[in-house]
Amino acid sequence: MTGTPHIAAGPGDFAPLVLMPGDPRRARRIAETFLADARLVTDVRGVLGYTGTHRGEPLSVLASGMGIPSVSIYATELFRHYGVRRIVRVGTAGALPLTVAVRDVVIASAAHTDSSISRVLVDGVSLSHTPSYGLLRAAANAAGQQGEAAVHIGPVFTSDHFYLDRPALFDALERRGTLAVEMEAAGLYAVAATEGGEALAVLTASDHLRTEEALSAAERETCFDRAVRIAAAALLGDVRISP
Ligand SMILES: O=P(O)(O)O[C@H]1O[C@H](CO)[C@@H](O)[C@H]1O
Ligand SMILES: O=c1cc[nH]c(=O)[nH]1
Repeated sequence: MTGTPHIAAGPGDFAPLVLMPGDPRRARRIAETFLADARLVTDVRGVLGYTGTHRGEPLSVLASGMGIPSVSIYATELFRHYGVRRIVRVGTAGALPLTVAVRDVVIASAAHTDSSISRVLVDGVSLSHTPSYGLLRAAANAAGQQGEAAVHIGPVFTSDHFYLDRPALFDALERRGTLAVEMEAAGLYAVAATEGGEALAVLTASDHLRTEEALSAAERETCFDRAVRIAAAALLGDVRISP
Protein backbone atom coordinates (compact mmCIF):
# COMPACT_ATOMS: atom_id res chain seq x y z
CA MET A 1 0.00 0.00 0.00
CA THR A 2 1.30 3.45 -0.86
CA GLY A 3 0.67 5.87 1.95
CA THR A 4 -1.25 5.53 5.20
CA PRO A 5 -4.90 4.70 5.94
CA HIS A 6 -5.82 8.37 5.44
CA ILE A 7 -3.16 9.82 3.11
CA ALA A 8 -2.54 8.45 -0.40
CA ALA A 9 0.82 10.13 -1.00
CA GLY A 10 4.10 8.40 -1.71
CA PRO A 11 7.41 8.77 0.17
CA GLY A 12 8.82 12.25 -0.40
CA ASP A 13 5.52 13.69 -1.60
CA PHE A 14 5.25 15.99 1.43
CA ALA A 15 7.69 18.75 2.27
CA PRO A 16 9.01 18.87 5.88
CA LEU A 17 6.98 22.09 6.34
CA VAL A 18 3.17 21.91 6.24
CA LEU A 19 0.37 24.48 6.43
CA MET A 20 -2.81 22.88 7.84
CA PRO A 21 -6.24 24.53 7.46
CA GLY A 22 -9.35 22.69 8.63
CA ASP A 23 -11.24 23.07 5.38
CA PRO A 24 -10.12 21.18 2.22
CA ARG A 25 -11.29 24.05 -0.01
CA ARG A 26 -9.07 26.39 1.96
CA ALA A 27 -6.19 23.97 1.37
CA ARG A 28 -6.81 24.23 -2.38
CA ARG A 29 -7.01 28.01 -2.20
CA ILE A 30 -3.72 28.20 -0.25
CA ALA A 31 -2.09 25.93 -2.84
CA GLU A 32 -3.39 28.15 -5.67
CA THR A 33 -2.39 31.46 -4.08
CA PHE A 34 0.70 30.76 -1.93
CA LEU A 35 2.48 27.85 -3.61
CA ALA A 36 4.36 27.78 -6.91
CA ASP A 37 4.11 24.61 -8.99
CA ALA A 38 1.59 23.05 -6.58
CA ARG A 39 0.59 19.47 -7.28
CA LEU A 40 -2.13 17.42 -5.59
CA VAL A 41 -0.51 14.66 -3.50
CA THR A 42 -3.55 13.19 -1.70
CA ASP A 43 -7.33 13.44 -1.78
CA VAL A 44 -8.49 10.52 0.38
CA ARG A 45 -11.98 11.33 1.76
CA GLY A 46 -11.80 14.68 -0.04
CA VAL A 47 -9.10 15.87 2.38
CA LEU A 48 -6.85 17.64 -0.09
CA GLY A 49 -3.06 17.87 0.18
CA TYR A 50 -0.69 19.75 -2.15
CA THR A 51 3.06 20.24 -2.38
CA GLY A 52 4.83 23.09 -4.14
CA THR A 53 7.26 25.82 -3.18
CA HIS A 54 7.00 29.11 -1.33
CA ARG A 55 9.84 31.61 -1.73
CA GLY A 56 11.82 28.80 -3.31
CA GLU A 57 11.41 26.40 -0.36
CA PRO A 58 9.39 23.17 -0.60
CA LEU A 59 6.11 23.62 1.29
CA SER A 60 2.98 21.47 1.60
CA VAL A 61 -0.60 22.13 2.61
CA LEU A 62 -2.96 19.46 3.95
CA ALA A 63 -6.46 19.93 5.40
CA SER A 64 -7.09 18.55 8.90
CA GLY A 65 -10.86 18.21 8.92
CA MET A 66 -12.67 19.33 12.09
CA GLY A 67 -11.93 18.43 15.69
CA ILE A 68 -9.13 16.79 17.67
CA PRO A 69 -9.72 13.21 16.43
CA SER A 70 -9.39 14.33 12.82
CA VAL A 71 -6.38 16.63 13.20
CA SER A 72 -4.65 13.97 15.34
CA ILE A 73 -4.88 11.41 12.53
CA TYR A 74 -3.40 13.70 9.85
CA ALA A 75 -0.71 15.23 12.07
CA THR A 76 0.41 11.81 13.38
CA GLU A 77 0.63 10.32 9.89
CA LEU A 78 2.58 13.34 8.57
CA PHE A 79 5.11 13.33 11.42
CA ARG A 80 5.42 9.55 11.63
CA HIS A 81 5.34 8.44 7.97
CA TYR A 82 6.23 11.44 5.78
CA GLY A 83 9.19 13.01 7.57
CA VAL A 84 7.26 16.20 8.30
CA ARG A 85 8.99 18.38 10.90
CA ARG A 86 6.71 21.40 11.29
CA ILE A 87 2.96 21.87 11.00
CA VAL A 88 1.24 25.25 11.36
CA ARG A 89 -2.53 25.19 11.62
CA VAL A 90 -4.21 28.10 9.82
CA GLY A 91 -7.76 27.96 11.11
CA THR A 92 -10.78 29.98 12.11
CA ALA A 93 -11.85 30.68 15.67
CA GLY A 94 -14.52 32.47 17.67
CA ALA A 95 -13.16 35.58 19.41
CA LEU A 96 -13.83 35.68 23.16
CA PRO A 97 -12.89 39.07 24.70
CA LEU A 98 -13.98 42.37 23.12
CA THR A 99 -10.30 43.26 22.65
CA VAL A 100 -10.20 40.67 19.83
CA ALA A 101 -12.23 41.68 16.76
CA VAL A 102 -13.55 39.61 13.88
CA ARG A 103 -10.79 39.27 11.21
CA ASP A 104 -8.04 39.70 13.85
CA VAL A 105 -5.30 37.07 14.00
CA VAL A 106 -4.75 35.02 17.17
CA ILE A 107 -1.49 33.08 17.60
CA ALA A 108 -2.11 30.31 20.13
CA SER A 109 0.67 30.32 22.74
CA ALA A 110 -1.26 27.63 24.67
CA ALA A 111 -4.42 25.60 24.20
CA HIS A 112 -6.78 24.69 27.05
CA THR A 113 -9.19 21.90 26.24
CA ASP A 114 -12.20 19.91 27.49
CA SER A 115 -10.94 16.95 25.46
CA SER A 116 -9.68 13.77 27.12
CA ILE A 117 -6.42 14.27 25.17
CA SER A 118 -4.98 16.10 28.21
CA ARG A 119 -5.53 13.10 30.50
CA VAL A 120 -5.17 9.94 28.43
CA LEU A 121 -1.59 10.30 27.16
CA VAL A 122 0.33 10.26 30.46
CA ASP A 123 -1.29 8.40 33.33
CA GLY A 124 -2.15 10.62 36.30
CA VAL A 125 -1.14 13.87 34.57
CA SER A 126 -3.18 16.64 32.94
CA LEU A 127 -0.86 17.75 30.12
CA SER A 128 -0.33 21.36 29.03
CA HIS A 129 -0.64 21.90 25.28
CA THR A 130 1.85 24.42 23.93
CA PRO A 131 3.37 25.25 20.54
CA SER A 132 6.99 24.94 19.56
CA TYR A 133 8.80 27.95 21.00
CA GLY A 134 10.77 28.40 17.77
CA LEU A 135 7.63 28.57 15.63
CA LEU A 136 5.90 30.87 18.13
CA ARG A 137 8.87 33.23 18.18
CA ALA A 138 9.18 33.18 14.39
CA ALA A 139 5.45 33.92 13.98
CA ALA A 140 5.62 36.79 16.48
CA ASN A 141 8.65 38.19 14.63
CA ALA A 142 6.94 37.80 11.26
CA ALA A 143 3.83 39.61 12.49
CA GLY A 144 5.97 42.41 13.90
CA GLN A 145 8.22 42.76 10.84
CA GLN A 146 5.28 42.84 8.43
CA GLY A 147 3.60 45.52 10.57
CA GLU A 148 0.59 43.27 10.91
CA ALA A 149 -2.18 45.06 12.80
CA ALA A 150 -4.41 43.32 15.30
CA VAL A 151 -2.37 40.21 15.91
CA HIS A 152 -2.89 38.78 19.41
CA ILE A 153 -0.75 36.15 21.12
CA GLY A 154 -2.20 34.14 24.00
CA PRO A 155 -4.12 31.05 25.10
CA VAL A 156 -7.07 29.64 23.17
CA PHE A 157 -9.71 27.09 24.14
CA THR A 158 -9.85 23.94 21.99
CA SER A 159 -13.38 22.65 22.43
CA ASP A 160 -14.76 19.22 21.61
CA HIS A 161 -18.19 20.82 21.18
CA PHE A 162 -18.89 23.46 18.53
CA TYR A 163 -22.39 24.12 19.96
CA LEU A 164 -21.28 24.20 23.60
CA ASP A 165 -23.90 26.16 25.58
CA ARG A 166 -21.99 27.01 28.76
CA PRO A 167 -21.74 30.81 29.13
CA ALA A 168 -20.18 30.51 32.60
CA LEU A 169 -17.35 28.40 31.17
CA PHE A 170 -16.56 31.04 28.54
CA ASP A 171 -16.67 33.77 31.23
CA ALA A 172 -14.22 31.81 33.39
CA LEU A 173 -11.88 31.20 30.45
CA GLU A 174 -12.01 34.86 29.40
CA ARG A 175 -11.14 35.95 32.95
CA ARG A 176 -8.05 33.75 32.64
CA GLY A 177 -6.89 35.46 29.45
CA THR A 178 -8.27 33.09 26.82
CA LEU A 179 -8.52 34.86 23.47
CA ALA A 180 -10.51 32.56 21.19
CA VAL A 181 -12.33 29.24 20.84
CA GLU A 182 -11.60 26.61 18.18
CA MET A 183 -11.41 22.82 17.88
CA GLU A 184 -7.93 21.52 16.92
CA ALA A 185 -4.92 23.36 18.40
CA ALA A 186 -4.63 21.28 21.62
CA GLY A 187 -4.74 18.04 19.61
CA LEU A 188 -2.12 19.26 17.16
CA TYR A 189 0.18 20.39 19.99
CA ALA A 190 -0.28 17.06 21.80
CA VAL A 191 0.58 15.07 18.66
CA ALA A 192 3.65 17.21 17.92
CA ALA A 193 4.91 16.70 21.48
CA THR A 194 4.36 12.94 21.21
CA GLU A 195 5.94 12.57 17.76
CA GLY A 196 8.89 14.92 18.33
CA GLY A 197 7.66 17.48 15.77
CA GLU A 198 6.96 21.20 15.93
CA ALA A 199 3.53 22.81 15.75
CA LEU A 200 1.74 26.15 16.02
CA ALA A 201 -1.78 27.48 15.40
CA VAL A 202 -2.32 30.87 13.70
CA LEU A 203 -6.05 31.57 13.78
CA THR A 204 -8.32 34.13 12.15
CA ALA A 205 -11.35 35.27 14.18
CA SER A 206 -14.29 34.35 11.96
CA ASP A 207 -16.96 35.27 14.50
CA HIS A 208 -17.36 36.82 17.94
CA LEU A 209 -18.86 34.95 20.87
CA ARG A 210 -19.87 38.22 22.60
CA THR A 211 -21.08 40.45 19.75
CA GLU A 212 -22.29 37.56 17.53
CA GLU A 213 -20.76 39.26 14.48
CA ALA A 214 -19.79 36.55 11.97
CA LEU A 215 -18.12 36.23 8.58
CA SER A 216 -20.04 34.48 5.82
CA ALA A 217 -18.96 30.97 4.78
CA ALA A 218 -17.42 32.49 1.62
CA GLU A 219 -15.47 35.10 3.62
CA ARG A 220 -14.35 32.39 6.04
CA GLU A 221 -12.83 30.60 3.08
CA THR A 222 -10.92 33.62 1.81
CA CYS A 223 -10.02 35.97 4.68
CA PHE A 224 -6.94 34.09 5.77
CA ASP A 225 -4.20 35.73 3.80
CA ARG A 226 -2.67 37.52 6.79
CA ALA A 227 -2.68 34.38 8.92
CA VAL A 228 -1.21 32.30 6.08
CA ARG A 229 1.56 34.87 5.47
CA ILE A 230 2.50 34.78 9.18
CA ALA A 231 2.27 30.97 9.26
CA ALA A 232 4.41 30.52 6.14
CA ALA A 233 7.03 32.94 7.46
CA ALA A 234 7.11 30.99 10.73
CA LEU A 235 7.51 27.68 8.89
CA LEU A 236 10.43 29.04 6.87
CA GLY A 237 11.73 30.89 9.95
CA ASP A 238 15.04 31.39 11.59
CA VAL A 239 15.14 28.11 13.52
CA ARG A 240 17.06 25.31 11.81
CA ILE A 241 15.25 22.05 11.16
CA SER A 242 17.14 19.25 12.82
CA PRO A 243 18.11 16.43 10.44
O1 LIG B 1 -11.86 26.75 10.05
P1 LIG B 1 -11.25 25.56 10.75
O2 LIG B 1 -9.80 25.50 10.55
O3 LIG B 1 -11.94 24.27 10.36
O4 LIG B 1 -11.49 25.78 12.34
C1 LIG B 1 -12.70 25.99 13.00
O5 LIG B 1 -13.86 25.78 12.22
C2 LIG B 1 -14.46 24.51 12.50
C3 LIG B 1 -15.83 24.72 13.09
O6 LIG B 1 -16.65 25.43 12.22
C4 LIG B 1 -13.54 23.83 13.51
O7 LIG B 1 -12.66 23.00 12.81
C5 LIG B 1 -12.87 25.02 14.16
O8 LIG B 1 -11.65 24.76 14.80
O1 LIG C 1 -14.63 26.32 16.72
C1 LIG C 1 -15.04 27.44 16.44
C2 LIG C 1 -14.68 28.09 15.25
C3 LIG C 1 -15.18 29.34 14.99
N1 LIG C 1 -16.00 29.91 15.88
C4 LIG C 1 -16.35 29.28 17.03
O2 LIG C 1 -17.12 29.83 17.83
N2 LIG C 1 -15.87 28.07 17.28
